[in-house]
Amino acid sequence: MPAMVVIPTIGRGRRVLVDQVHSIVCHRNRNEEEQFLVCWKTGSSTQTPPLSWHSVGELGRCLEFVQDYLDNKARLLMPALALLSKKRKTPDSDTELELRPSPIDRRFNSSSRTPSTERSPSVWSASLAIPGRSNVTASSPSPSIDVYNGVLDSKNGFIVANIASGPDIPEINIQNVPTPEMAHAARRAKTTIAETLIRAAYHRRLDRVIGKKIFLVNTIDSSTPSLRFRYIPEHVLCDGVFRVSPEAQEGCDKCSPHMGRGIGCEYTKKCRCLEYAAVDEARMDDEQKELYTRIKGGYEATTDELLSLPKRFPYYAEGAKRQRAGCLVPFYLNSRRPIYECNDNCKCGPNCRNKNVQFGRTVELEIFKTASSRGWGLRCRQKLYEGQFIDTYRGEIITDAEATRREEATSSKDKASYLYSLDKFKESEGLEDEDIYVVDGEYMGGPTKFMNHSCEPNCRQYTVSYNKHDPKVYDLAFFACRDIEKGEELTFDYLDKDEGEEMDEPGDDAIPCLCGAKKCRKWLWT
Ligand SMILES: C[S@@+](CC[C@H](N)C(=O)[O-])C[C@H]1O[C@@H](n2cnc3c(N)ncnc32)[C@H](O)[C@@H]1O
Repeated sequence: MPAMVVIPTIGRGRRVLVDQVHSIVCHRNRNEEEQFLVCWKTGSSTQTPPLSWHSVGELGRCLEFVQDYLDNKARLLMPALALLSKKRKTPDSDTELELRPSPIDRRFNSSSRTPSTERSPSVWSASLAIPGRSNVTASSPSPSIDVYNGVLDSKNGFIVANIASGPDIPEINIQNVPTPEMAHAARRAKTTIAETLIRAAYHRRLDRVIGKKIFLVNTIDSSTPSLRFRYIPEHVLCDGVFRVSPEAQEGCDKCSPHMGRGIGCEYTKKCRCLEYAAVDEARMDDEQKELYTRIKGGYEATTDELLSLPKRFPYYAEGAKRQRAGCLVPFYLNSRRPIYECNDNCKCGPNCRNKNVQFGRTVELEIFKTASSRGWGLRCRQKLYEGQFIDTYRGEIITDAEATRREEATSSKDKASYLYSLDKFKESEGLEDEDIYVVDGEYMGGPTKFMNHSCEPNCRQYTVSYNKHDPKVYDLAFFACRDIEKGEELTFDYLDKDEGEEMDEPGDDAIPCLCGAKKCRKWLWT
């Protein structure tokens, strides 16, 4: 009984089903149609996976595989082409490859890493290694590029792939696909329709994001950010990650929406959400100084004692200069002090001046392709004021062990990384490394995923907590650290070095910094 893979299709067209596709191996143009060679999954690793050509229209449900293929095209086709060029010199084989690197070649040569100061480059990229085949190498060319393993047929809305062999079934060794001829043809074949469909799919995804519109602009090349990315409004907690439940969240109970100026919380001494907020030492009297010294010496102060010390609300309240309302006050803006916002259990009401980041982004952003080999970047479509909130960095929250696993699963130092450690309270709470959670923004997150590093940045990232008793899960919020003109790229300092602080000597994994700032430290990280 020959092995068989049944590939369900959807509707009238033979739409391929995402979870049955393993990868795209090659492409070609036939009768003005862009076709891609799909490698299907099999039930077992010993079965030879079937291959079949499909028009790009049929691949609407798995465009991310087409995008993976286009992004990795140069690497996938290179070995086969190299062999072809040795055997048969053609005018456009080796010279064209060496002298004119495609955007894809450039992408592969450009450096990329994580915004976390803690972590090395990471995150697994969709592997295009075909099951049952160790590498894409070309040996004997196939008799024709039309030949593939298996027999594919459309029956009752299914594509049925017989992994069969017999005298009338031409066979090809999957180890040798793409054949040099396939690779050669692919090199010349256009992929414009596929690129257009991928771009349109990404636009549709952006249109579904809640809040102000996010735009996508690319005047540099035909690429689109990865479709393997889901826009999410808040963190997604993965296995082994726990947060203090919202019901157990303590709210402030002495505040009310209508105290004095009607701005919710008005007196720092009443707002219990500020219990652990930073003390404004400059405003302490002698008694407070004495208490504060004792606390720093290890004395466990009561909530009332902690609240008796001078604190500050993080944001300018309504009534301040129009462009300042809601912006961070200098006490927080010019420091790394964590921000404690009020929450749904507070008595201060929905319009409290101490609620901001939790309502999400209110500014229009634009993802754009940078002209300086830094991949995609982010800019704002309106003027921003110093201290204005932009958006949070969010994603899957994973354990430290899972972060390490994901880091180790990627071998390339040139791969962008999106891991960000939630280690703000590590020292103050005596947390061990393995207790720290990590945000992975590669596959899920928000537009801030595209914020690049600058040694002279215009944004800063701040810790924002809505639950003072949860030191492990909180928001990472970006604020403008100076006025930012409309259209200016939004950047932050991945290393957050203080002025004059030295960088380590660059090691093997060092990545050059391309921020172009006058005071550039030359390395993204060392
Ligand atoms: C969080 S991502 C930022 C978005 C990224 N440019 C993209 O296209 O997805 C971090 C990666 O961007 C690139 N990058 C950011 N800032 C850079 C800089 N100043 N110089 C060089 N590469 C940079 C690096 O590849 C880094 O690993």
